Amino acid sequence: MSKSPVRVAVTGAAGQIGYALLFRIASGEMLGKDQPVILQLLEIPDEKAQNALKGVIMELEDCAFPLLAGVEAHSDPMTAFKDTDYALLVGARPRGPGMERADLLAANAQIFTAQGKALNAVASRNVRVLVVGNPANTNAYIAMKSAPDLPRKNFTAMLRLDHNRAASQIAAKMGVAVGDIEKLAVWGNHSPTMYADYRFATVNGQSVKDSINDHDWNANTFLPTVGKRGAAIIAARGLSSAASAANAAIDHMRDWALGTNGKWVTMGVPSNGEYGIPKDVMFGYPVTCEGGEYKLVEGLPIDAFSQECINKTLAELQGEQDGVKHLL
Ligand SMILES: NC(=O)C1=CN([C@@H]2O[C@H](COP(=O)(O)OP(=O)(O)OC[C@H]3O[C@@H](n4cnc5c(N)ncnc54)[C@H](O)[C@@H]3O)[C@@H](O)[C@H]2O)C=CC1
Ligand SMILES: O=C([O-])CC(=O)C(=O)O
Repeated sequence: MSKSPVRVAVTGAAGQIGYALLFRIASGEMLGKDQPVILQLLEIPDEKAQNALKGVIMELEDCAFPLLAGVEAHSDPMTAFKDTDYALLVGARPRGPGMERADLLAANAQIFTAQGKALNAVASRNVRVLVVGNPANTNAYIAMKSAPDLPRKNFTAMLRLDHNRAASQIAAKMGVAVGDIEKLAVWGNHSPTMYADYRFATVNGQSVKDSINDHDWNANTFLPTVGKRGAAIIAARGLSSAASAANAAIDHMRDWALGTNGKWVTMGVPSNGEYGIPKDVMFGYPVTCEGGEYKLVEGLPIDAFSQECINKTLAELQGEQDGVKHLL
């Protein structure tokens, strides 16, 4: 018997990530090739944005995706999020050349308070939320805090792009296939302070750390390259990463919904105190997924260098959280 459609809300649907994302959701790459979807697309109530959204919808229609059971255009989160099972919160103000994420905090806090409240009011009681719009961790924290009737654990932030970037750098350094890398972790904030940690990683059972055996490369090449990759792409393209961000969003949601078969992936999730991170901080952790739920990988040893990196990214996140306290 064919499955009944699920509702997927996407905000910022006429933006550049939206354009790289929607067609893949509609083709079944996110929730499976047997899962029909209804897209509930949100854009700002502005004529240009709504017109652009109309154009994107025309193209979605013209793809004749068998799994696309409906597409709706919205300008109000209260209708866009109605009964939604999945919500990808992409819409936000993107960072331009020279801007840091902190500059975006205030502008975006308003957006995510309103959207959290709308999810709380009208979404499915088990809606799974992924925040992509930057600063992603803090925006996810704001949305979670604005939705007290929904499960905290269902609010997540996107660290998967950092995870994929780290995997790709390691594969290039070692001359191995990126798909063979297991047990990679990215801790903390989606920002240059993130800590991509390959101490536990393996390639075909062999330790990545032992193979690379170069602390200087780790601290002075690998971590800055992964951390500043977004800025490097903005400098090169004049626009922020879109296709790779959309790809990471697909990876995040697919793994959450369909499972990882024991493979570690990175998700930004609200802490319950694991690894000494205060409760509720939206922190990148290694997780595995099964049966539609994620589970933190616990009990990993944290050495002095790693602790220092984790403290730094945590301090940044707590600073961001303090900056929005008065809005919550
Ligand atoms: N977490 C991550 O790894 C990454 C996050 N990003 C972030 O994703 C966000 C989107 O990036 P792009 O698609 O490149 O930007 P974009 O500017 O091309 O598109 C954003 C869209 O969101 C819409 N929008 C703005 N406020 C909205 C609201 N309140 N409700 C609904 N729609 C709204 C805009 O009208 C625009 O169409 C940015 O914040 C960017 O920094 C980008 C790459 C990676
Ligand atoms: O850096 C940015 O503004 C976009 C982003 O989050 C990334 O590419 O990681």
